[in-house]
Amino acid sequence: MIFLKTLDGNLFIICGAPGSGKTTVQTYLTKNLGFTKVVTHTTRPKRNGEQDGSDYYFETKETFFDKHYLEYVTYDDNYYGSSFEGLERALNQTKRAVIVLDTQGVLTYLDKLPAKLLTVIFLELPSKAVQVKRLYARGDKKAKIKQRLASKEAKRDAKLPAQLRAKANVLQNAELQQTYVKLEQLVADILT
Ligand SMILES: Nc1ncnc2c1ncn2[C@@H]1O[C@H](COP(=O)(O)OP(=O)(O)OP(=O)(O)O)[C@@H](O)[C@H]1O
Ligand SMILES: Nc1nc2c(ncn2[C@@H]2O[C@H](COP(=O)(O)O)[C@@H](O)[C@H]2O)c(=O)[nH]1
Repeated sequence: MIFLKTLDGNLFIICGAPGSGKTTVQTYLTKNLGFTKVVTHTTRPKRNGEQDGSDYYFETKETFFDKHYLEYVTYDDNYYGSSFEGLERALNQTKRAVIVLDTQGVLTYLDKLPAKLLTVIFLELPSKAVQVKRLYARGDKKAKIKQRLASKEAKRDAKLPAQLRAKANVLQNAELQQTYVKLEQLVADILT
């Protein structure tokens, strides 16, 4: 384990399938519950409305490897990575930070960082049909949705991996207001 000295506070890690609501939940935590987002890096193209530096640091395949990462992964043929500095910066701001990771990244964080710092939330979808509907409503093109859901990473993250069963808080994200209530309860349980 590394980095023990300089990190202080709580890091909530959100994971789950495409369209499970990770970004939605992250935004709720930052807008309503005093969390600071850890912005990560990716080589995937921007979606409509996404902004460099707030949604992601958008990189090319060349600039991506100029940075040094706490961990990085390939997901649906794009690179994604998070830095120790980004995490430290977010925790220094509000002592409560939130990051969205794939499940491989979650396992790396659990391996590298102190357990007392981490709360893992795995978001569950009510059904595959709801998942497709939400991605389509977000503006994703049908072909993109098909490609993303066929990727081995999306298939892996469709269900909570066995290695995370004892570590993750599973939240069903069906009706959004109910999800927020469950989220507030979890934050209160962990942080008070
Ligand atoms: N409970 C909900 N009910 C209805 N719509 C929802 C709900 N949760 C999220 N959404 C909507 O579903 C879409 C996908 O949500 P979001 O982008 O948060 O998912 P994600 O897990 O971050 O997806 P991805 O992994 O593809 O980036 C968004 O348009 C969001 O507004
Ligand atoms: N291990 C990491 N996973 C990350 C990081 N940033 C995002 N993600 C995950 O990638 C997929 C795809 O994201 P999308 O925005 O293209 O839908 C998703 O599961 C994210 O949670 C990271 O730095 N490291």
